[in-house]
Amino acid sequence: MHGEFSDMPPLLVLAAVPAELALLTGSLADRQEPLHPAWPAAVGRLGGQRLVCCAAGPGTANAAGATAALIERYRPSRVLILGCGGAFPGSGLGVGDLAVATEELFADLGVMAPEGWLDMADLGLPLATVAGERHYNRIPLDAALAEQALCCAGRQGVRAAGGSFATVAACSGTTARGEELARRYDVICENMEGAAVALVCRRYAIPCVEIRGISNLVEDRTRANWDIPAAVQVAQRAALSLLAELAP
Ligand SMILES: O=C(O)c1cccc(C(=O)CC[C@H]2O[C@@H](n3cnc4c(=O)[nH]cnc43)[C@H](O)[C@@H]2O)c1
Repeated sequence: MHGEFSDMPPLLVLAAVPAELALLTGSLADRQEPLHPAWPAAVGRLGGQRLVCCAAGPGTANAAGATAALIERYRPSRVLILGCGGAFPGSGLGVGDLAVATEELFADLGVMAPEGWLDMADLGLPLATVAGERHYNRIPLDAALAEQALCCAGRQGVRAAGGSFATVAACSGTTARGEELARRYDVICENMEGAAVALVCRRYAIPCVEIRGISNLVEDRTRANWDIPAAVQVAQRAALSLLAELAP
């Protein structure tokens, strides 16, 4: 490891599965895999900065655990969430397009009551209070980084959109459920981790950006229509372009 890089705060890149990081980890110079009992990460240099890359596993429990543990260990300056996701009806996105989050939502955290859906604000239960601000289901992301990611995608000629993302525990396997969530929260992309990473970053006051390639539409479950390889490629190519811009 070059001395000048070992002192620099790294950028933490989090994904659910290794395929969502393969292009990035394959591009790392001086790559090391320091032992960690729970969250093994690939550490190395890319375009003049240090990256810590971890495939933490699917779902919010893995995402929150890895984010907190790796922030404590590496003290990153920024966090990048990378992966694939489903495009909601009305988002205008298709398979192989790119989505950038302007905010994240815990979209199925609350109570399905006889009178209808009650979210965390209805229950009076903030997930976190940071600098006096209560965060219920909606978690902010870094606006400037999101804008920069969208500009990078535009320059690459990739079809991309920015908007709110929905993180769910129960994926929407029907068009009706997708329409319900899109109507309720005006979301463009469904995933299973983003809000958890965003919440932990908010608690640590670390800027966070989320980029997902669209692997599928949120519709009646049809696995034959999915393209995960195209989605992970488009997300990582956009990430590489953003990382090049962020290089010191
Ligand atoms: O088999 C299914 O019906 C099914 C439905 C949703 C997701 C999966 C996955 O295996 C992917 C999980 C993985 O990818 C992200 N992802 C991609 N598309 C979606 C989606 O439409 N809804 C929620 N998550 C999605 C997610 O972040 C996971 O990491 C299978």
